[in-house]
Formats: sequence, C-alpha cells, structure tokens
Amino acid sequence: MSKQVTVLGATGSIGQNTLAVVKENPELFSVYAVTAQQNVADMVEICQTFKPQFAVMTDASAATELRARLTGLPTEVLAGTEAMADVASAPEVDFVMAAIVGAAGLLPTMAAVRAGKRVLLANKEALVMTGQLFMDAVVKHNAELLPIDSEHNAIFQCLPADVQQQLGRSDLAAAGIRQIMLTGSGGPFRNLPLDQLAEQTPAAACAHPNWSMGRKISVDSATMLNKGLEYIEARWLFNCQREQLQVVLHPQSVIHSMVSYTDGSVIAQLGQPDMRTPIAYGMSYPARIRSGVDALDFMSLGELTFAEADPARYPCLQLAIDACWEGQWATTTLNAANEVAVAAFLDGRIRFTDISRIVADLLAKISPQQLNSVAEVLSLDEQVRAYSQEQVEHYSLC
Ligand SMILES: NC(=O)C1=CN([C@@H]2O[C@H](COP(=O)(O)OP(=O)(O)OC[C@H]3O[C@@H](n4cnc5c(N)ncnc54)[C@H](OP(=O)(O)O)[C@@H]3O)[C@@H](O)[C@H]2O)C=CC1
Ligand SMILES: CC(=O)[C@@H](O)[C@H](O)COP(=O)(O)O
Ligand SMILES: [Mn+2]
Repeated sequence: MSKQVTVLGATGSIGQNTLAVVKENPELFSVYAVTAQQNVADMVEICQTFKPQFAVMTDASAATELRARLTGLPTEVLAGTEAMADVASAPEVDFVMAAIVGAAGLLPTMAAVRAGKRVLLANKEALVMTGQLFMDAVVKHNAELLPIDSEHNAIFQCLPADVQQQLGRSDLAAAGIRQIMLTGSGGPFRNLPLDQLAEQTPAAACAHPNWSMGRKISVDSATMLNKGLEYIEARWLFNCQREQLQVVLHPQSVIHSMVSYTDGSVIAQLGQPDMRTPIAYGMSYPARIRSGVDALDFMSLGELTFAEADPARYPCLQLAIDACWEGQWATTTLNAANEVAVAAFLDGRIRFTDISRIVADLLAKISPQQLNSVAEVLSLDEQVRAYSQEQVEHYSLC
C-alpha cells in the first residue's frame, strides 16, 4: 500500500522537491492533499499531475479560481487555515510535509502533530516560535518528528538509533556526544566589503551561492539569521546544552553538519546541496529510497574550508544565539521581528542592514515573559509584528 502524503506549502521550493520525490517513487507514495497561499497557476499543474483528494488555498478568491480551473478533476478545493489543519490531520494521511514558510505554518503543523502523524519538519519557524510546547506536543500525541532542514537532517543521520528514536529527550553526553556542529555557508555576502552591505538589493540577497530556495529563507541565509533559527531548532530537536552547539562556516555546503563524539570521532553527512536528499530520507526513514540526486563526485569537489562567522558581518546570528538561551519569549520575538523585517526588505522598504536593527530593537523592547500555550505565543507574535511595522516605518526608505 502506498503512503498518503499531505504537502503543506506544495508550491514552494520544499513542496516542489517533495513532489519530485513522490514522482521518483510512484509505487511508494500518493498525494492526499496539497496546500498553498495564492499561487493558483502552480496548484493547477500540481493537481493535474498528482490528482490529490484535496487542494487548499489560504486565500478564498484563489480557491474559487482554482476550483474553476480544476473542473473534471477529482480534487476538492477548500479555503482557509482550518481546512489546512484538517488535511494535515485527516485519518487517511500517513505523513505531512510541513513546508509553509514562516509563522503561517504553525497551526497546520501543530494539527499534524496533535493527530500523531509522521511530521517532516521543514518549517523551522514553527519550532522556533514554540520550542518546548512543540516538543511536548510531539511526545503527548505520539507523533513522529523527522527533521528536514538539511543540517538537522544531517545531524539526525549521524546520531545513534536510540537517540534518533528519543528525539529531543536524550542526554547527549550520556550518549557519548560531545558537540553538534551546524555548518553554514555564510550566504552571498560572505566576501563583500562590510561598507557595501547596506546597499544590497533583494535580488542579490536571494542569490544563494549553493542552494535554490524561497526568498525569505534566502535572505535569512544572507543575514545568517537562518543559522540562528537553525541553532534554536537544533537546541530543541536534539536537547542540546549551550556548550554542545556550535556554528561552523563552511562555504561549499558539502558537509551538511557534524556530530562530534567523546572518543574523538566526528561523524558528518555529505551530499549535493539538493533538498531532495533529506526529503527522501524523511519520507522513507529508516529505509533509503531514490531521490533523483546524483552521488558526490569527490574527484571534482575541490577544497572544503571552515571558518568562524564574523559577528560584525552577521549580527543576527549572535542575536539568535542569545535569544535561544533567554527564553521562549525571546525566540518568538526574534522570529516575528525578522519575518516583518525580511518582508519589508524584499518590498524595497528598508535596507539589508536594517533587518538586524529591527530584530535587535524588538528584543530590547519586549519584556521577558512566560509563554504557557500556543495561544500565548500567537498573541506575542501579533504584538511583535505590530511594533516591528512601526520600526519598518522608522527605517523606511520611502
Ligand atoms: N527551500 C529550502 O531549501 C529550505 C527551506 N526550509 C524551510 O522550509 C519552509 C519553506 O521554505 P521554501 O520552500 O523555501 O519557501 P517558499 O517561499 O518557496 O514556499 C513557501 C510555501 O508556503 C506557502 N505559503 C506562504 N505563505 C503562506 C500562508 N500565509 N499560508 C499558507 N501558505 C503559505 C506558499 O504558497 P504560495 O506559493 O501560494 O505563496 C508556498 O507554498 C521555510 O520554513 C524554510 O525555512 C528549510 C530548509 C531548506
Ligand atoms: C538547504 C537548507 O537547509 C538551508 O537552510 C541552507 O542551510 C541555507 O544555507 P545557509 O547555510 O547559507 O544558511
Ligand atoms: Mn538549513
């Protein structure tokens, strides 16, 4: 029997790569539902190819347009966030790819967790926003969480089986693990003179040297706030203490991350910078399947280099690391402020260097507070977005 998959964020970079892995293994998977915000053209093509039972659009008018363009197909078109949660938690679904970008992914992803699904987590913002609440929900509802973010998927692959199976609950030191090393490319501005950072355009920031990704995560890679989000993500996924987590600059993105053991061994996962590999791993775990990605050719690799990230070039990285150990309010604040700032930068309203200023401003403005539920997280998220918009006005170029 083939596994039924719901793809949240099917029109995005991760969504399309997930569908490519489905296509590579038609005997193993079928698509139950796909979701998007408003990209009707890609949804038409996806529905014609994969014939899912449901297609959900956040936007009601986009849903109406999609419905009109799918006449004759078996796909039922729905609208809204609640419908996304429904197709993520339906009893027929074997696993859910959580690949909506940003906070918008939290509720449908949580719905999949609460329904006890296998959840393939690409949407790192959901975990950054909710941390312990998310990990507790995984345990409470007996969900199976598999990291898809390339670094976390790499780390997962380098862990002992018992640590994999107790994800987020093992004592790393007791398992013989000294440190988890997250690699990061440094993005497109790694070698740019610092005084040119302010004038960089959205197109330049989105031109990642190694990976082809959506626009928001591409800007996050350029500021290295992506690595900051990943640091927080790793803290929760692998139950790390501060001294057990390190970021290593590795411009080639060939080593996707490493685990250092007490006996001096370091286990790394290597591969092409192609998300079909971690996605296929998550879809078939613990077996291995075809992903369509070629093996690394070591004879033509060239040199692999490593360095420390320069805090003057990447202030967002340290903001995120500090927020990680401050508390949930800080990582929720960091994420919301960053989402607003990145959207404003992509709209041409603020400079590249204003992103870190807005994140720092918000972390200084918001008072430390306990967040005891997803509702409280969402309330703080909303408050931070409102203040961040004010800061966007303050730095605005127009
Ligand atoms: N791309 C990559 O290689 C990697 C991505 N990730 C993470 O995966 C997630 C997705 O990234 P990526 O695929 O690059 O992003 P994209 O921007 O390419 O795609 C985002 C997807 O989310 C949908 N979406 C956007 N806003 C909403 C909303 N408000 N409600 C519902 N759906 C929405 C989009 O729909 P529409 O097309 O209609 O706008 C689209 O399907 C992010 O969290 C990212 O950090 C992690 C590791 C690697
Ligand atoms: C593919 C993936 O997982 C991205 O998160 C990637 O890590 C971005 O590259 P950076 O290392 O530049 O952040
Ligand atoms: Mn990553």
